[in-house]
Amino acid sequence: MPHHQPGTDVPALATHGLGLRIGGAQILHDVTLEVAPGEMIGVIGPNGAGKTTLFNLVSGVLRPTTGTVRIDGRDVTGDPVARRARAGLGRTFQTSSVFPRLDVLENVRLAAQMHLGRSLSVLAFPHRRDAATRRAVEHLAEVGLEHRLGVAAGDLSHGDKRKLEIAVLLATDPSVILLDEPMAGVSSSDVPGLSEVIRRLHRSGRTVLMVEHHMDVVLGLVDRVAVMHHGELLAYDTPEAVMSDPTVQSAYLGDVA
Ligand SMILES: Nc1ncnc2c1ncn2[C@@H]1O[C@H](COP(=O)(O)OP(=O)(O)OP(=O)(O)O)[C@@H](O)[C@H]1O
Repeated sequence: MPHHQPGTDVPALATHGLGLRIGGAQILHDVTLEVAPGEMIGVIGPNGAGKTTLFNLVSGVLRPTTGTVRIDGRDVTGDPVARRARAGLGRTFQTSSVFPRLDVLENVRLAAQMHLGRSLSVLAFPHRRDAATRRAVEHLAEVGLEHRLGVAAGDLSHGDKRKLEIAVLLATDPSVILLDEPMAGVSSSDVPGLSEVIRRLHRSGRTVLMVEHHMDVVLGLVDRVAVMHHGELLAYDTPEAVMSDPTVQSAYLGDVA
């Protein structure tokens, strides 16, 4: 379902002056970032740069010590994870979050059923299971797993597990999606297929932010790149501009060389 609203000036996601201090350590400092509806952003940076912390602050796992988070213009800084999810924010984690003994269809159907449970009236209750199954099959087709419905999630390859996690996420109908290292642990032969699934998420008009270490994947997929370094946003621009930025080259590429 397209979520892109052409002509709107309100960012799908915006952080302003976001900071996190724990004890004496400034983990994140003054991160201001606007993501337009339908845009796809790659978040890169060396280990410990603050990428996961940024995702935790945006999704509500952590509360910032300074600054704000807005989803579609609404200030969600004080909202817990569940309320942000209802506001349209969906997130995958670095580690797999599917139920390994349940089959592929059941994993997505459960998520769809929970989501529909909130949006359908009590009168529609008997139809909820059917509606959830239909929804689940659609989302599984979107990630290319429609031929694996009866397979136990635990028996899938890492790449297919990641696709399943994305389908579970889609069942909650998010407008802004955070993908935390989607390629982590995925075999190189599965990378192109998973990249294609992520590209399709973007093409469907959803807003996507992705933390990813595979630079070739990031640069080939995203509209803009946010470069984190020592807890700060060092650069935020197109892949071409970021890669030719001398500050980025010395700070980021220098660190990982
Ligand atoms: N709860 C915490 N208490 C103290 N330090 C923390 C805490 N959480 C994160 N840090 C530190 O903050 C910095 C940023 O961590 P973060 O996990 O956000 O980096 P990252 O860019 O996601 O790194 P990686 O690529 O390794 O996942 C690191 O130096 C980390 O050790």
